[in-house]
Amino acid sequence: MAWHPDPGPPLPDTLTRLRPYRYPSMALAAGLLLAVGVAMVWGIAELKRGITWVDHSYRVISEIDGGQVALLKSESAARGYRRTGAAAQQADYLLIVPQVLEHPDNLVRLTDDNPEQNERARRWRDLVHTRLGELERLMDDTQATGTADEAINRDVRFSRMRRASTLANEMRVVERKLLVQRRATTDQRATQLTMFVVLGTAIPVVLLGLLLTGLLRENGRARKLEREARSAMRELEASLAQRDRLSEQRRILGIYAGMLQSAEDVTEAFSLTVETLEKLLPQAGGRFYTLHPSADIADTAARFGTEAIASADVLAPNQCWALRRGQPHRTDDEHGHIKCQHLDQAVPLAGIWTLCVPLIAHGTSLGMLHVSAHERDGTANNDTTLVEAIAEQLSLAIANLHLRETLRLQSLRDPLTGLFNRRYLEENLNRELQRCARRGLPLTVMMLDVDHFKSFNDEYGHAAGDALLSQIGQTLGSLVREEDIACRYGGEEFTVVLPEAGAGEAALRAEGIRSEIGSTTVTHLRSTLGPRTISIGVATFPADGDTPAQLLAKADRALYEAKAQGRDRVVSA
Ligand SMILES: Nc1nc2c(ncn2[C@@H]2O[C@H](COP(=O)(O)OP(=O)(O)OP(=O)(O)O)[C@@H](O)[C@H]2O)c(=O)[nH]1
Repeated sequence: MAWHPDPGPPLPDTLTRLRPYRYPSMALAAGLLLAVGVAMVWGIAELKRGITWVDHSYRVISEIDGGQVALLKSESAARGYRRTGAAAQQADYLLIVPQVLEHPDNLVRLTDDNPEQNERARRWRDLVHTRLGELERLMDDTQATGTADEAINRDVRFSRMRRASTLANEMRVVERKLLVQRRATTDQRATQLTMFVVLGTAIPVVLLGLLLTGLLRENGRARKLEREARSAMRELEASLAQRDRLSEQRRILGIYAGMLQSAEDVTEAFSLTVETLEKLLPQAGGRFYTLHPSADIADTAARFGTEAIASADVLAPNQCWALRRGQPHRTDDEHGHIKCQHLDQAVPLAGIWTLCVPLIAHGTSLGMLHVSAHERDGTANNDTTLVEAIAEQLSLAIANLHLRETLRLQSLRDPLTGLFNRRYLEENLNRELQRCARRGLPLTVMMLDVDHFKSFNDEYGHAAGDALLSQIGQTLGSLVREEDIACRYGGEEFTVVLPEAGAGEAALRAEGIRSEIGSTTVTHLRSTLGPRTISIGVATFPADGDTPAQLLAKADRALYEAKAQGRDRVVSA
């Protein structure tokens, strides 16, 4: 299954359109920010220079104002001294003179950059110096003559003072104009710088904001795609693991089915199934029940794993929903908890998966397979399918084994007498003989023949003869031990093999058989027929031979001898 990542919601139009301009936009934003930085450095330097010029104008104006005030003060002090001759006035005058001289000097120096103003400042300085000289002379005259040239001096003085004042005002006006211009220039530059900085910052901020938004969205989409890819990878891994698990289960089931075909008997079939279930369902446990022929009780035939809930060793079919209904009965958190009576009633079924599957083949109920496990995520359905498949295979195998056993027994038994047939004798006599030979034990073969059976047949009919043979077979079967082999050798002739029985014991047993069969009658067509005597020939290993053929021949010869001696007797070889 190919995985196609979800492309996510489309980007908004603006961001989509901006995508090709991402790197140019970043370069533009960086360039603008750099330009803003450079502009700010340059603009601040320019502002500083402008402020310096504004400050310069203020200083020029201040020097003009200071010079004018100092000149007026000196004038006033000089005039006061001239009128009063007070030494304090003279001292004031002398104190103010340095300032009167300093301001024009400063002004000349400050207006170095402006030739016109500088020229005015120089003229103003000259006027101030001239006026100071006049004032000093006036003060000196006052000390000598008191009122000399006062009227003349007053006119000259006023005229000079007016010129100085006019010049100072002219300079102030010019400087104020310059001040206004410089402030306007500084303001304009500050405004331009502010606008440039605002625009130069805002544009990169907007660009970077858009880029950042796009980047965040793309990051979000990338993270989402990554999450989806991881989740798809996990699903893929889980599905691959599931596929591997299923294919391994199929492989195990295939091997199981193949081996089950070759199972010799039901016990082997159960043991194969136990092994397979323990491989397929290592977490589960359970057991197999087999129904008695009476079908009223089922016994535990085999167990596997560890049961999550205990089940009874023996149960009646009506204690199990599966046996009652003839179909699987499952309980778990999804399918409900209707509990079978053979399960431990004290244990709650919550969190436990149980499954009872009837073993049915060709419409015949053979038993039941019960499984239980603690529930795990998403495994119960698959486990149920597995158990049902195994139960089906096992049912068929058990039915086949039963059929095979029936056929085998039929092929080894004589249908008329129920005894083993001659083929069975030939297959087993040699084996028993070798076993006894290995262990140094004797073995006896008896040949039995019904006396004058032909006349019985002739007298009562062939069917009556069959009935008598059948009855003799049952009697003989009841007289031998489990390890003995009683078979119909052919016609009215029987053979009994007595492993580990010596000649003495065999003679006794033969006598008992002769006596018992010799008194056996049969009811046929409401008439009691018989009894008929029998003659027995006995041969014992090792004295009479050490091969089946030799022993059978010796026994047959002894039988012939018994017949010859008058029948109804036992003759040992
Ligand atoms: N009813 C019946 N008769 C059988 C069966 N097999 C063999 N016989 C008969 O058994 C008789 C055997 O007779 P014989 O072998 O002549 O010997 P006998 O009459 O038993 O006499 P002795 O063996 O000498 O005592 C024959 O008549 C067969 O037909 C059988 O399966 N059923």
